[in-house]
Amino acid sequence: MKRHDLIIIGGGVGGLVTSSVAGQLGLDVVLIERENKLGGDCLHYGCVPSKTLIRSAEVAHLTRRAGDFGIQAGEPVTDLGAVTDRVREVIESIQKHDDPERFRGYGVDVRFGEARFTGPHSVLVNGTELHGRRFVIATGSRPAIPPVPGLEEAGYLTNETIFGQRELPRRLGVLGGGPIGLELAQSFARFGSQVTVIEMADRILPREDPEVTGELQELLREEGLTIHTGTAVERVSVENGERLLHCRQGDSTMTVPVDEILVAAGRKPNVESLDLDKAGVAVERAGITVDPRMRTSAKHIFACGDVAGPYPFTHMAEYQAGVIIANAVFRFPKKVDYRVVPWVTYTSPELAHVGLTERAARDQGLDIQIARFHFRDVDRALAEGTGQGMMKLVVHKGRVAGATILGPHAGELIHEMVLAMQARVRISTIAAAIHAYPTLAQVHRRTVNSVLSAQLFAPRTRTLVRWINKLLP
Ligand SMILES: Cc1cc2nc3c(=O)[nH]c(=O)nc-3n(C[C@H](O)[C@H](O)[C@H](O)COP(=O)(O)OP(=O)(O)OC[C@H]3O[C@@H](n4cnc5c(N)ncnc54)[C@H](O)[C@@H]3O)c2cc1C
Ligand SMILES: NC(=O)c1ccc[n+]([C@@H]2O[C@H](COP(=O)([O-])OP(=O)(O)OC[C@H]3O[C@@H](n4cnc5c(N)ncnc54)[C@H](O)[C@@H]3O)[C@@H](O)[C@H]2O)c1
Repeated sequence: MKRHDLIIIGGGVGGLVTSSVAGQLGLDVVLIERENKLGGDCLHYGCVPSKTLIRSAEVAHLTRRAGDFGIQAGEPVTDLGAVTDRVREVIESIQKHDDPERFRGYGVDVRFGEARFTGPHSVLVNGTELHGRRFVIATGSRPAIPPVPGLEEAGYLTNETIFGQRELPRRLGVLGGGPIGLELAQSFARFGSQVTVIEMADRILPREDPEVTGELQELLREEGLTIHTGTAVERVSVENGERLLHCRQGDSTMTVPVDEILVAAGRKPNVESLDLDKAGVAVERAGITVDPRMRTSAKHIFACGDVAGPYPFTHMAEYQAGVIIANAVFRFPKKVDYRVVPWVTYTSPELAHVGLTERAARDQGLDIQIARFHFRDVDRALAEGTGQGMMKLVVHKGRVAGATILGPHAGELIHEMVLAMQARVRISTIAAAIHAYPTLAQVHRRTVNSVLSAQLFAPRTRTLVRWINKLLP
């Protein structure tokens, strides 16, 4: 009986990173993917289509705002079919990197079919039983559909279907004010749909700092989105061809008529088809349980990415895959370190975050300083017409403990703070670094200086400066 070194289930980012590295290192690797293409959610139904769509929406928005820049242009007309074609083209050009032949060239045996465990060391795919010494489960997640009466009958879109739409809905109802809901809600509003977001929690993006989500919510409202927070959809009905969202907000009720519904109410791990009990792999509601070395309850089986959590991002699946390579291939006992994890919500303006929020730091009892700086005081942002938002910094013992940026290109800007945290750089070093003028990156120095200037201009320093200047010629 042939025993492969490593059998990897799932051809998304987690599975692709582990299989390409293990294959190139000479291990006997099998990669199993149930769709007929590699790339997973990120490439086909997630990051890539959403960011491509967002770019088209931005063009529509800029066209609408052209007058603000002294350029005459009419109201933009969205051809959603053409937008969808562009999304497809971008996916196809990136898909070339995920060509199965490329992986076969690394020595990986790529198989298409659904895998399920038949025992702790065996899986079944397309009727063939494969045996392995170690396994990686990287099967990702799918949309969680809330059990709202009438929703199934009314029909709805998810991230798996929305990027194939060719007709712009006149009215779009979005269930969920998380990253997926808001990125798509704003894009469709910019395309010209009337968009209503229904969020169950009392604010959008409940995991983010409330100071910046409040500002983002206001900006989205100014752009024409209707956002109902603290609101539950209790029932959906279809009357005269329109879908009606029957909602409750506290004691009051309302009905929102829409043409399409987008469900973006969270994710569910893809575990059901795996027969994990046959392999002795424990699973909870949030996903497969893993230890800090990404090992499941069966120590020769690893899991990474959305199926394991706790952070459902592409860069996290890639990071965790690296930890699995260390443990399963190099046999080095490496553990995950989640202290410096950035993430970005690609609304406009973008919202980027790393490390502790103010609330989390205070809950930990840390003696922190908070620094803020607004993009309305960043010259480049004004020149660009993007002076909304702010940077908020959590400083602990002279170092960055966390940062949140709501502003233009926040997803790019956050990485100076990522590096500062990773390298444990003092904020005085950030202040000392020359930042080119006029860049948006000046926001870092200016935010940090707002803490340091309090020390610089403190009475003690002023007295010292007076004495030095009296004593020295
Ligand atoms: C709309 C949207 C936008 C997003 N935007 C971003 C973003 O901007 N930035 C970011 O970092 N993250 C983003 N994400 C999240 C990101 O897509 C995921 O975190 C990432 O794809 C997780 O990678 P993965 O390898 O864990 O799973 P996936 O990429 O989902 O891959 C899992 C693969 O396993 C396969 N599979 C499942 N079960 C089986 C089985 N039994 N046998 C064989 N194969 C199986 C699936 O077909 C799939 O191809 C977004 C997600 C969505 C939905
Ligand atoms: N830019 C990015 O990195 C990016 C983009 C999209 C998605 N993602 C990842 O994918 C994950 C899933 O995104 P998501 O937005 O679907 O999930 P989410 O869990 O982040 O947000 C879902 C939102 O829906 C709300 N909700 C849940 N049930 C509801 C209901 N019945 N009615 C109304 N509101 C309801 C929740 O309160 C929550 O705010 C995210 O956690 C994120 O990490 C990342």
